[in-house]
Amino acid sequence: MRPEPEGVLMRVNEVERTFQVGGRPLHVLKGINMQIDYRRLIMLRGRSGSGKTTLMNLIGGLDQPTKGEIWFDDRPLHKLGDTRRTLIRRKEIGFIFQAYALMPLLSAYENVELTLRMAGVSRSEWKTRVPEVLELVGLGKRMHHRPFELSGGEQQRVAIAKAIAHRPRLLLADEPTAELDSQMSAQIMAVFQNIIQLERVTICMTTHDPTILEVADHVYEMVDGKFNG
Ligand SMILES: Nc1ncnc2c1ncn2[C@@H]1O[C@H](COP(=O)(O)OP(=O)(O)OP(=O)(O)O)[C@@H](O)[C@H]1O
Repeated sequence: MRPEPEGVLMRVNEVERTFQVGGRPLHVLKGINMQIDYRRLIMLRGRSGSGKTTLMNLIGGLDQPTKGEIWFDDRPLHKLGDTRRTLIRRKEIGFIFQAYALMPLLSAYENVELTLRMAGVSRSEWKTRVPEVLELVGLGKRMHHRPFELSGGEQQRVAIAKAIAHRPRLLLADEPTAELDSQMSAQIMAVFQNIIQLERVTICMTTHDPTILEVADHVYEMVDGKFNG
């Protein structure tokens, strides 16, 4: 297990993101400031179109700000080129985004194995890490099922296992409970709390669901490209 880190994992300073749409600037993020400490559960809420996913893409190093700074573990993500950002993303960040969905023809086990392969983890580690992480999300008995043989909540747990298998510092989840009923959503949040404790991961997620906000350490509310309050 990694040593207990303390302090600030990520700092976002005065971040703006503008897209050119039809030759005109669209100001989506208009001066975002946030701080994410180690081993916290942070939630972003806000109406559809308020800019949550745009911010998550920046925090995850998938995109770069038009203005402002993003510091990840004391490294300036906003200044790094594609190659270095990709390396950080592969090794230190886990994603639960629609775009990183499960491979339908692979079992839960093989789906998790694939992430480790992509992250450059040595093959000898896969054998212990894959079952360990599937146990952790409560799927020890369903490892060899394929996605269509699992419930929505179980599929989401495979997605979590896949996202944390390479031991990222930061886990980013875009609407991880969107497709789930309230009981399954609560189970996913319990898994999140568990992995913060056991895997020492920090989680930042977006949600529209008011019932799960209470388990957050901090909630940022996005209104039209800025944080409220
Ligand atoms: N690459 C892009 N080019 C142009 N406009 C974009 C781009 N990405 C996002 N936008 C625009 O930015 C705004 C914010 O989008 P974003 O996806 O961040 O919102 P959101 O809060 O995540 O919404 P939802 O809750 O529906 O996912 C939208 O108006 C969207 O059309």
